[in-house]
Amino acid sequence: MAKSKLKPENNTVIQQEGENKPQEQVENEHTQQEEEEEEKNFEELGIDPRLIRALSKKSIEKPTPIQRAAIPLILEGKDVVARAKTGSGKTFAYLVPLLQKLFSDMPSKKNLAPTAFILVPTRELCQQVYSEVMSLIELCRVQLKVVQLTSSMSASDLKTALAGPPDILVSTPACVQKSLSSGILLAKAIQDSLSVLVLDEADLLLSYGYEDDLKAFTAHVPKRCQCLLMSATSSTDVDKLKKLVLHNPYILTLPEVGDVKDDVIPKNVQQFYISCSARDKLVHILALLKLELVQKKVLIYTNTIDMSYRLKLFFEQFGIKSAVLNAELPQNSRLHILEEFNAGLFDYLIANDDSQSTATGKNDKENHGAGKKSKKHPKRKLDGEFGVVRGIDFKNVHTVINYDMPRTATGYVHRIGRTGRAYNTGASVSLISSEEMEIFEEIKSILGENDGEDSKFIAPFPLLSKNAVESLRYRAEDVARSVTKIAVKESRAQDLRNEILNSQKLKAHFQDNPKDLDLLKHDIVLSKKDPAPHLRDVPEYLLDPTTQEASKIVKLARAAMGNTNPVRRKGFKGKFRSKNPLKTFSSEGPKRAPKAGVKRKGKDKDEGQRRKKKQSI
Ligand SMILES: Nc1ncnc2c1ncn2[C@@H]1O[C@H](COP(=O)(O)OP(=O)(O)OP(=O)(O)O)[C@@H](O)[C@H]1O
Repeated sequence: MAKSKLKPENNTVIQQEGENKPQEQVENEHTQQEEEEEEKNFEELGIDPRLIRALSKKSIEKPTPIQRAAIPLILEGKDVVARAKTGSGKTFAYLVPLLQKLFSDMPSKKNLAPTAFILVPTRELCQQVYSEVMSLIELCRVQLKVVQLTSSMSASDLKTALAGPPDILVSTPACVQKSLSSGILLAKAIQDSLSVLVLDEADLLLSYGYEDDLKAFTAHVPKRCQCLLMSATSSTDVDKLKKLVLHNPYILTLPEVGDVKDDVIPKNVQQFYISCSARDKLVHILALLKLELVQKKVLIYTNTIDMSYRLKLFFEQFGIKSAVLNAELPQNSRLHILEEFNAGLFDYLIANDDSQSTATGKNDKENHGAGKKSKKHPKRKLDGEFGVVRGIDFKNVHTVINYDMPRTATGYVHRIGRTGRAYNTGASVSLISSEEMEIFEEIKSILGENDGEDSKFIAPFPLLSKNAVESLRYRAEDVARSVTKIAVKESRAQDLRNEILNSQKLKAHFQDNPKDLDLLKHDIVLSKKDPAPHLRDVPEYLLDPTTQEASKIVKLARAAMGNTNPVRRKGFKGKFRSKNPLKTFSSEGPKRAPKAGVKRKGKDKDEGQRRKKKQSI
């Protein structure tokens, strides 16, 4: 191994397959100080100035550890397996060097097939990767043709997309196989043209049922083709794929991808839990959102589609606007909901990541791969996952709430990985009922903790006091009663009708007028009943002073963070950490007694408030 080129940075372990050195030895070859000195920027990694400018326009100024490790190797033409935790920047780790290669080595005009294939497991990811490539290319002002293929495309659409041919193809393996078997893509053309193959979210590709498609496709991948395999976890499926397509690859492992303790959870996500009965979850989540005890944007996970709509209807009565995202909605709508949420058009998204509850019954790998996978790998923990969780880059999500606990520990890791991405910080709050204690213990055990022990990693949520919950109980229970099963069923059907209409009728129009998409709203009110005006705002008298203070602190923290990426403001991160309200605040109230006068005032006001509350409820 050429040591000068392969120094591990930020504890990244770099090994070439077949190399005998134990990992610890490779890790220990370099001290922390050496690593800090080696924190190269994009320029020092040899990145084209056009790409550096493009990244900078996206507020990306310095490479993440996996990017620092992978980019030079990929530029050198090596096969690479990159394993790094979720949200660590793996997409640019391969996209940036791939584009740079295509810039400097413009694909031959004689090519009859794309020069680079990027294969991903879901349509959502296809769209996401496609958008990232397109925006980089546009910002660099370089002429490269990129297309995405999805299984819903007709043969003539596929033909049109592949005519040219494009330089980069983003697709699922099933769709490539469809194009191959229908003669739209020719095996010989792939053998002659393909130079780079990327398998993104590699740990999911096989479990989504693409094994046969991949085997058929890789038979045509020429030996000289550079293969890159990106994955958030290590698994036997990744090893299988590695054997299928890579030749003597460099294996980059960020320590976070170990299989125990803090290694699996992004370190910049603070994890909290609230223990309550299943019935009380509604009043707890209402308190979290309505009293602004969590920072926006908020991504809320449920395990069933009905529960998502129940929550949406419940929130609507309190003037909280939210959108629902699930596998049942048409693809165009799903992508658009994601776009709007990422663009900040609404603050609360209720996502359902359980393929078991999608109830469409279609055998569509791109949408329902997880369902298919469960037949093949009945014991795999990823079984319950659906395409809107893994790999999807939700932008600026500050809080993930597990309204329902995920069914697997792996599901938990990936859900909370939707916040705290790259250099950002985030928090997760899990509402845990007694029926969900088993999965909570399982999650704790993957973090390396023993059964029944208090968790060192997942702390009780400190900002929500019993008083605050009780102050909202009457209203919450009253509204909850009005959100009946029939109301949920009707609004689910209504939403589906709306979205199908949006999706089909407007598709052609939006292709010509993309800006009109902004007019399409996904967070529209579904309740038939108008929300009662008195439920919109929580009157001050319902709030105890501790909760008011907690809410103020959360708002201040949010304001202090502003809209900019903290990484861009030097020294900010450290400051924020030390003042992080979630670390220092407790709903039990401040330890130090407030000044006498202040206390009296608070107490008097409190009593007055209680009197008023009695009168009004
Ligand atoms: N060097 C960087 N500095 C700051 N932000 C970055 C950097 N690189 C990537 N990002 C941002 O970090 C977020 C996460 O990146 P990305 O989606 O590539 O992560 P990932 O490792 O692929 O995660 P997952 O395994 O969940 O797919 C994205 O919003 C991306 O724009």
